[in-house]
Amino acid sequence: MFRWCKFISTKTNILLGLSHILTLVLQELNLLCKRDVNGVGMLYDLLRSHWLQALLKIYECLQNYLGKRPMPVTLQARALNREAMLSAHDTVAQKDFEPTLPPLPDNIPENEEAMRIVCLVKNNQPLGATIKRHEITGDITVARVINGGLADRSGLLYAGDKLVEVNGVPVEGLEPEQVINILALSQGTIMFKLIPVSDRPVSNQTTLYVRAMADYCPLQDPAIPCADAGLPFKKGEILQIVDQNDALWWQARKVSDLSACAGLIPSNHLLKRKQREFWWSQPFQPHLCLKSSILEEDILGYRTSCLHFTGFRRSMRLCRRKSWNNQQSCYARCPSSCYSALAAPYEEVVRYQRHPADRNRLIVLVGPAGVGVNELRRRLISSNPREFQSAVPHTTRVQKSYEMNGREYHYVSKETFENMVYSHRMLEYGEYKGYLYGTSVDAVRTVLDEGKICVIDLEPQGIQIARTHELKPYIIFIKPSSISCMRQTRKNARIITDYYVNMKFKEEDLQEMEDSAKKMEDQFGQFFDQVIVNDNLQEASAQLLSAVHRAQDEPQWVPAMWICSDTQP
Ligand SMILES: Nc1ncnc2c1ncn2[C@@H]1O[C@H](COP(=O)(O)OP(=O)(O)OP(=O)(O)O)[C@@H](O)[C@H]1O
Repeated sequence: MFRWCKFISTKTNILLGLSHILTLVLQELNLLCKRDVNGVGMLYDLLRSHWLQALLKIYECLQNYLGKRPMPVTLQARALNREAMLSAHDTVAQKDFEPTLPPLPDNIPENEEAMRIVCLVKNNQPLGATIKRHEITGDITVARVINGGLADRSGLLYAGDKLVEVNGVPVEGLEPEQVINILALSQGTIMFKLIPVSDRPVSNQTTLYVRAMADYCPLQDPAIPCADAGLPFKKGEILQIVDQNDALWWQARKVSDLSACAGLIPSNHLLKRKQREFWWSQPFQPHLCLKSSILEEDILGYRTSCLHFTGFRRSMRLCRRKSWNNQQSCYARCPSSCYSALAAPYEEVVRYQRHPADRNRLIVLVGPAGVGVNELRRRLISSNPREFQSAVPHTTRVQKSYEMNGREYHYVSKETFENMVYSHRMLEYGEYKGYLYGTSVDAVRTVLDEGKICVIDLEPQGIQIARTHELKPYIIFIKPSSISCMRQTRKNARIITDYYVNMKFKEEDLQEMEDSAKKMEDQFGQFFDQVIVNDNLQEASAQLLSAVHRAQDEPQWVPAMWICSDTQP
């Protein structure tokens, strides 16, 4: 060893080259190896290794680089990397880094429950979980974890977990409200000590979309387990149901805001019960339209350049109005269907896009008398009679000399008409001056079969009859603007009453229109696919045209039974 050091120290001039030095060292070592000196063999192998050779070469290159211009060192570096990395890997792999744990004590009881510490950081958002007290044991447990909420996203809390401590405070013996108080007062990190639920429910929920058929306000519902976690909704809104594990309280979010955390809504069963109680406490109140009396029938069908527009007949409109006032005909003949619609709190819906080869969807306009339903419909049809058409109504009255069967009306016998009613082929019908008038499914089908878009107006009670797999109606509610606006816009407008053909709007007509519209929305708003406020006539007409095209060309939410089964109504 002494000889080497001396040798090296005398040759430290770097210009001689480290490789050269190494060669000399190896020669020396080779001699020692032959003499079988202890440990020299290993040192000899080490110094002869390729990676050391490569390292020295790089070192030399770098020295040269410092003195001269840069030289490529890639090849040498590659050699170094591969060998060095493998060597480092082997060294690390052979080491044991596991901490040494102390042995378990012998006296642990076999039924000891595993405790878990869960820390959640609460930053101005609710925890997204509700708690309850077990009726028998008195334990405070997690009742539900709200889908998409803080607790759910953490993946650390589950329904059924038993709380032991919250922020170091033992919860045993506390009321749920007291625990909620601790949580409400906590800022930042909340620490739960809990015993995890033993059999965590496996989530096999399928997402369901429904149309709400009733309004719901959690803050006014004393039965909801946690009003703050409730999801308020209005009839007609589309909800995405994400959890139905609880028979009474489901979790849902609105499709208009799918990024929001879910909220609690009453289950189908629960809402049905609530709704039934409400329904029986609210007797049916028909809206009062203009009072009926006798009048000569008159044709109000508009004629433009020899085109006959059907379905605008005055007697038909008056008879419909009478039916609405008297709660006869349509309403009387379908109490069960109207009731069942109101009794079904949620209607399952799916996204439907009409195939271009399919028949057009029926367009149904609904609105209070005088709001402008016929004006808007007439304008739509006149804008393109090849595309839009109304359905020709049926009547039992005698055909007049200037009329043509199938143009103004389909003239049928009373017996035929009644047969059509009994076989559910009438969308709506009524009696006026001893004659029956009605709009039939056949008349609508005739228009649709011609590839046209059929546009009809119905009293709201007729909506349920029209809502079939075959017709797939798109319901547009024509809503009056405010009375003050109508005073301006309806200055020159004329209404049809039973007394006068063209009468100016009186103040009470406007008021009645507003009241009637409100009642229609209250009772049938869930069926409206679109609401158009008829303030400015041009704008309302344009909105109607685009809504009608949207109904045919864009995906819409429709009852699932229209799509899922060909045999369903
Ligand atoms: N936005 C509007 N601005 C001004 N006038 C309007 C507007 N909408 C409708 N009108 C006029 O109001 C009157 C009543 O309209 P329309 O006959 O269409 O009512 P309706 O809803 O069909 O009711 P009914 O079936 O009882 O006649 C018509 O003179 C119509 O031109």
